[in-house]
Amino acid sequence: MSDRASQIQTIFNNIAPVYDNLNDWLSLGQHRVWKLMTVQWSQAKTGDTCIDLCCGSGDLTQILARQVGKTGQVFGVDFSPGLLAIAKQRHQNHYPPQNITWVEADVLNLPFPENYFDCATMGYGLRNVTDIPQCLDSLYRVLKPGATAAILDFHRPYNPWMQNLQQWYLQNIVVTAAQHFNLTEEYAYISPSLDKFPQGQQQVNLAQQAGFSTAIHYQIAGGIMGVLQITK
Ligand SMILES: C/C(=C\Cc1cc(O)c2ccccc2c1O)CCC[C@H](C)CCC[C@H](C)CCCC(C)C
Ligand SMILES: C[S@@+](CC[C@H](N)C(=O)[O-])C[C@H]1O[C@@H](n2cnc3c(N)ncnc32)[C@H](O)[C@@H]1O
Repeated sequence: MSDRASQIQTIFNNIAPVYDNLNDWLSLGQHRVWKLMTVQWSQAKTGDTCIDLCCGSGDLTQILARQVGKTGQVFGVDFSPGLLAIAKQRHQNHYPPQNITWVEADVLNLPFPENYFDCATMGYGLRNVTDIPQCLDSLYRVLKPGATAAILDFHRPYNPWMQNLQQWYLQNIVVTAAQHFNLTEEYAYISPSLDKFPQGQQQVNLAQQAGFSTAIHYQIAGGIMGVLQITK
């Protein structure tokens, strides 16, 4: 693994104990709605075999598992042992039981056969991987022809007012909240990572270059978030 990838892994291991609570507070619970929308856009259906890339503490994975039902199967993949431990614990306590397998792996080299999955989701992962084209190639390989993936992440709004507001919120509210947990640097990383992240149309272009036959980017929450929907 590259030095950059291990730095990212360390960030997520460090924030694991507070990650879920801070997401609820900072988004006023909205991240749950955005994750529900992502599962809808992935077109997951009963009985499907699906993958949730960069699953973290596993809340999107669980929404996906609910959608595919007990005849379906979901794999949650992440390289942070800290967040995966929380995902496993939450899964163990879930009733009714859900058909989820947790896999500690790098999404740039997914350890699954070609053409294996009916659908995929990814929440706040694509901006954090060290090589977006490689991640899209890796995802493309494991999806069945015709399968759809939905990728949720932050997005820089085109409206300058919204952009300033988003920047202010990330630099002041988010970082100030994180200071209380000694996680200033970890949360201060979100804003520069978003500056480097491709905008909607650029994401569409990258998906097409990876071979996806259709790619649409939807802006949500006033353009501060986005979902890239891609079909193999
Ligand atoms: C779901 C959220 C964060 C996920 C997340 C993603 C990352 O890449 C991280 C990297 C490093 C550390 C932590 C994370 C991380 O937690 C929470 C999203 C909260 C947002 C700041 C969205 C806030 C929306 C508000 C409801 C409305 C604010 C409007 C704004 C002023 C335009
Ligand atoms: C912001 S968290 C998102 C977690 C969860 N999907 C969510 O929506 O809350 C980003 C996740 O991406 C994971 N990640 C980043 N790069 C990765 C890689 N190359 N392979 C596997 N996981 C990776 C991190 O460990 C972290 O759990």
